[in-house]
Amino acid sequence: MQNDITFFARFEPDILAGRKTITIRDAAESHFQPGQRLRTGRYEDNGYFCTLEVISTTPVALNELNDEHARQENMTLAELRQVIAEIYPGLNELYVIAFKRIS
Ligand SMILES: CC(=O)Nc1ccn([C@@H]2O[C@H](CO)[C@@H](O)[C@H]2O)c(=O)n1
Repeated sequence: MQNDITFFARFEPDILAGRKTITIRDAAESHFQPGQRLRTGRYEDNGYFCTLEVISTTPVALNELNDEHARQENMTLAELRQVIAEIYPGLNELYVIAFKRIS
């Protein structure tokens, strides 16, 4: 079965352990609705690794990212800004998807 969302494999351990509880995406992935259950896989091999339930999807501008977002990503704010600059270069309009792991 197809996954609904994928993460880079390096984040799998943090998601499974509940250390990473948000992801920050572009408009193409801003359609997730609260309560929606997402089959979640690895970007690299599409392997399923858990099911997440969406808590909220909230627009955020790049310059509004703060230490609370970083904490929810299990990173420092500098690390988070670096990761986003690599994945979404030049993009200012982002979306915070908060989730909990349900299986
Ligand atoms: C195809 C594609 O865009 N995949 C992505 C995009 C983002 N992310 C992670 O979300 C957070 C904020 O961006 C960081 O932890 C990112 O590494 C991810 O794992 N996989």
